[in-house]
Amino acid sequence: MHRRYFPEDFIWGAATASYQIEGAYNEDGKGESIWDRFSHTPGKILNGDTGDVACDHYHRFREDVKLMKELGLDSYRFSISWPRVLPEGKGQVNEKGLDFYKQLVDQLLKAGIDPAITLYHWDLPQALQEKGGWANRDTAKYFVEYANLIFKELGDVVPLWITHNEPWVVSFPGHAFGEHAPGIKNYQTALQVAHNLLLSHGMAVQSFRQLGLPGKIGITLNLTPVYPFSDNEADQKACDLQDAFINRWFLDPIFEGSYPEELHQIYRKKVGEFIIKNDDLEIINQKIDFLGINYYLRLVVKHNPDYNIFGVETVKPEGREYTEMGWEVYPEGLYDLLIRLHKDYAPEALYITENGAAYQDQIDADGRVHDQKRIAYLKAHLKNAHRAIEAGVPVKGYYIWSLMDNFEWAFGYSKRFGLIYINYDNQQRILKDSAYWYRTIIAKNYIED
Ligand SMILES: OC[C@@H]1[C@@H](O)[C@H](O)[C@@H](O)c2[nH]c(CCc3ccccc3)c[n+]21
Repeated sequence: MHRRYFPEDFIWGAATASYQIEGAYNEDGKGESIWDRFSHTPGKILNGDTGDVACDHYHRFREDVKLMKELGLDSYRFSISWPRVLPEGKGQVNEKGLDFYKQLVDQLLKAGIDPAITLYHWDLPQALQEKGGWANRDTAKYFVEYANLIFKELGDVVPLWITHNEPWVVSFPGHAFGEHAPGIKNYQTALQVAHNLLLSHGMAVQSFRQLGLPGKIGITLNLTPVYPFSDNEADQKACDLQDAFINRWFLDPIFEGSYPEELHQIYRKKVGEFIIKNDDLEIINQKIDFLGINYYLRLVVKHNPDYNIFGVETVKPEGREYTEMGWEVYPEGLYDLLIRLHKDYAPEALYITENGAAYQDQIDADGRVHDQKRIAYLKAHLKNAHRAIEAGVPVKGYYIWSLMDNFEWAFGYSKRFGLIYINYDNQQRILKDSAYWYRTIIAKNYIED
């Protein structure tokens, strides 16, 4: 068996997000979020599930940090619920909410685990949504005020900061397709939201620099390599458009200070304008210390003039494996993506801030969860991350999505991504076989293939 050793200082982590695990949705002064509002709206979430209780992490965080320590994690990526610390989104601070995060960080540091904080993982204060939410440019300003509050409270002990999680998902599923909170279906609004999110990212990075904090700051994007169904020109063109739609629309402003011109023209013609102010792109194009990548799948596309405004249809290749989300298992796509990012954008450092899979997990007669498919998925992706590192790509760490089963947005609790199984009837935590497997990988710092 060939041993693939990872760099000595490689960071082994796991990730979660506030709305998906915390619960206590209206406790200790927390304000309403747009996901509280969305999940309480009939018909939005499978089985009428909500994040009201979720994994009850708000009350059980000490037990959960003990489990992270048992796994030997180097780092734990989590997000802060903006309305838990600023119930109205701005102004009055909720000290009990802030205190929760200070205690969580304190428990992590005591356990020898580096906190990695995502400032925004989709749970906008509802009070700000009432003022237009991310479609309102002022929200960028309120985001920086919120970020500064957290920077000042935790900036000297937290080494890794992520401004936003997946602005593409916030923009399009949230404001064009209506599948995510706030459930808007307006493409032009989605483009303005994408821009204001990027602007808020750049402004927060500037503020982080001005505070002279010791940590590193970046952004996490869902990046999906796109492949043409055939090598005919129309399919290749469709592939380039889909790549611009998902990947370059965010990568180009952040790393080059400009939007992809061809796609911008299509949007001007078929969707309409969105407001860009004079030095916005200069602000967005702030140097970042790392790029966070959420990788799950690839897309295969073909040209179909009737399909959507791009004339691009995604296809499902035959004979491939798919996860419970219907996403193709394509580990080579992680290698291809990392090589492309290194070549085209050359980020100073890269973290895989999410990678994982939902499979049908159940507790067997022996009380264990034998999630062999998840182990195979994770191992195959780690192998490809390792190939990229050997090719010179500066991948510094890997965070599994997710530490524990949790609220999977519109799918509710029906999809399980965790290394730790959650029994929602009694909040019992059960380490799946993949958790024990990951513990040995972390301990040995190599995989065998
Ligand atoms: O779906 C699993 C996880 C979510 O639970 C996380 O909150 C979120 O950060 C997250 N993003 C993705 C990728 C979403 C995506 C799929 C396909 C195409 C574009 C984006 C998968 N996940």
